[in-house]
Amino acid sequence: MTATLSLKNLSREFGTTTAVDNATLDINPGEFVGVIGRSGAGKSTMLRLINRLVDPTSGSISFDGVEITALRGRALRNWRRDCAMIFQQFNLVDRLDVLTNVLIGRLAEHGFLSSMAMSFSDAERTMAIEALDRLDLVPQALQRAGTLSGGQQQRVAIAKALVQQPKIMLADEPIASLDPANATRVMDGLKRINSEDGLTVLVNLHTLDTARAYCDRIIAMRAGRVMFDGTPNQLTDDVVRDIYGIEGLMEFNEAVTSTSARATGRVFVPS
Ligand SMILES: Nc1ncnc2c1ncn2[C@@H]1O[C@H](COP(=O)(O)OP(=O)(O)OP(=O)(O)O)[C@@H](O)[C@H]1O
Repeated sequence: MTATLSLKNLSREFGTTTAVDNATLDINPGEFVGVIGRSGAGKSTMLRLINRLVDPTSGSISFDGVEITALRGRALRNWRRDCAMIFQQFNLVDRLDVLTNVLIGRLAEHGFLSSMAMSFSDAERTMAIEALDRLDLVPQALQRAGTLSGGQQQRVAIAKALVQQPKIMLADEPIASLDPANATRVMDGLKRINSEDGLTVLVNLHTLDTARAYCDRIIAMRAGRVMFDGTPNQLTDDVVRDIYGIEGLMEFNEAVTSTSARATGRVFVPS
């Protein structure tokens, strides 16, 4: 089990836009948390703040008692290894084979020269094959990554993140460019790793139905603010209507037609 990730009064401004507005959250070890909200709500910025791709304007992020916003140099590189990040566009090297792409996830452990030479140990190769096996990709191990389907490429990206031996897995809209069948396999892969390894997963999602199907906990953002933080059951049609308004209800229509229970979740109304 790993530690709790705590965001406290976290904000990030870009000019006059407040992308993340005073977020205070604890992400507990082993949770599978979905972050939902319309385009521009601040979901990506929140994940980027956590792995320090962007710095906050104010507020704090801590993990296991360590102030993440203060990390520099090697400590910052170690943190980026500890919170592996998966992106919508996979971030693989198309011309390299799948196995090598996964092994690139180990480079943070290597010195400059062995990184340049891309020389990996037998133990690292075994680790990479095991990661590929968990994602049903061993038959593709020697295939060039660019020849795989989008869903396969995203599962390679998950395997690459796994060999980093992270403490938290961050995924920024990992299924946004995939068809439903591939999206399901990617989400199933993330869920399996979460339940088998107890790895904390924090995933940005566009659709409510996916968040409801996979997440233990859903955080809804609007205009940088956390508007809801609760279980999928608590995120009822009524809550969604409160959070997104009538246009939001239409935007998420396919998802909100399937539930009818009354709201019991916490809804934060912006001041
Ligand atoms: N580097 C940047 N420079 C300027 N503005 C930015 C930058 N990054 C994000 N923003 C702005 O911050 C707000 C939140 O953006 P963010 O990408 O976090 O939202 P999102 O919920 O992830 O949206 P999407 O679902 O479209 O990815 C938006 O108004 C966006 O234009």
